[in-house]
Amino acid sequence: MKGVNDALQLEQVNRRFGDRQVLTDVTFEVGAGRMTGFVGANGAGKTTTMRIILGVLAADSGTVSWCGAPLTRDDRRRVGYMPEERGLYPKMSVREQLIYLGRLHGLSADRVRRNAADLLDRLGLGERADDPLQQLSLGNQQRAQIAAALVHDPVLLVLDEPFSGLDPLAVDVVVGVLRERTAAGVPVLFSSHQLDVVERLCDDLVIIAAGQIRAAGTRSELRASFAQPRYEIRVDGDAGWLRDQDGVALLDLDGDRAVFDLDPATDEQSALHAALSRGPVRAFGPVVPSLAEIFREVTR
Ligand SMILES: Nc1ncnc2c1ncn2[C@@H]1O[C@H](COP(=O)(O)OP(=O)(O)OP(=O)(O)O)[C@@H](O)[C@H]1O
Repeated sequence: MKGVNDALQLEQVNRRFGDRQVLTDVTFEVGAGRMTGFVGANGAGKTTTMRIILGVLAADSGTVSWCGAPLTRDDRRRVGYMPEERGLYPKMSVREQLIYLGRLHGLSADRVRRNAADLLDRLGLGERADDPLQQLSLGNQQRAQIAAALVHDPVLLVLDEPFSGLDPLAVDVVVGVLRERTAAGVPVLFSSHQLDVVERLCDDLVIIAAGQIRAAGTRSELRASFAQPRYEIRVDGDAGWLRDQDGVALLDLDGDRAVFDLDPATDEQSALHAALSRGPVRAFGPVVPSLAEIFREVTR
C-alpha cells in the first residue's frame, strides 16, 4: 500500500480555462520527507496545480502520481489539504471541527481526540479550543486551518499559503509541526509569497511563472546553478582601487567593503592576491544568490 516515504509526481500537467492556457506541461516531484516550496507570482498557477493534485479540479492532460501510480480517490482521502479558500465553519469550535474532520477521515474517536488535543496544544490554541472559530484572531484561525489539514495523520500534505497572516513566532511553531511530519517521511508541498520564509525552511523549490515550471531542485542546487562568479571583500581602508583592477567589474562599493564580478579568465585567488598586496584582507568569499534573486531571474 502506498504511504509515507513515497514521492508525489506531476508529469506534463496541462489545464485551460476557456481559451486561456493556465498550466503548460507542469512537471515536478515532491520527494518523501521533503519540504517543497512552491513559489510564483499572483496568477502563476500554484492554486490550480494544487487543486489538480487534490482532484478538486481535473487536468486536461498529464498525470499526478504517487509511488509511481496515479493518485486515486482513496489516496486523496489520506492527503492533508489546506485550500486557498480555507474551509472551516465559523460558528463551530475548533476542537469540534477537528474531531468532526478526523472522524470523517475514518479515525477512531479516541485517536482523533488525542490528535486534536495534541495539535491544539502544539499550535498554541489550547486555551481557545472550545471557542467558535469566528471569535479567534486571524492568525489563530490560520493555525486552526493548519490543524485541520493535519488531524487525520495525512501521508501527504498540500498546503496553499499556510504561512500567510502568521507572525514570525507562529511561523516557527507551524514549521516545527510540519518538520515532524517530514521527519516521518511525509512529502510536503506548500505555496508561499514569503520568499524569506521559503528560503529558510524548504528543502526543495519549485518556481512557476505563467503556468510553466521555470526552475526546480534542491535549494542548494538552485543556488549553485544560479551563482555568478561574484565575490564580496572587506579590506582595511578604501576598496576603491578595485575599480581599476583587471578582470573585475565592481558592483557595489561602500568604503572598505566591495561586491564585484570576475570575468571568466580571472580566478578569485588572483583577485585575493591583488588585494593582499595592498594590505590586510578582513573577509573574502563568494556571494550566494538569494531565493529572491533567483526568483527574479527566472520569472522575468
Ligand atoms: N475557475 C477559474 N476560471 C477561470 N480562470 C481561472 C480559474 N481559476 C484560476 N483561473 C486563472 O488561472 C490562473 C492561475 O490562477 P491560480 O489561482 O492558480 O494562481 P496562483 O499562482 O495560485 O495565484 P495567487 O498567488 O494569486 O494565489 C489565473 O490567471 C487565474 O485567473
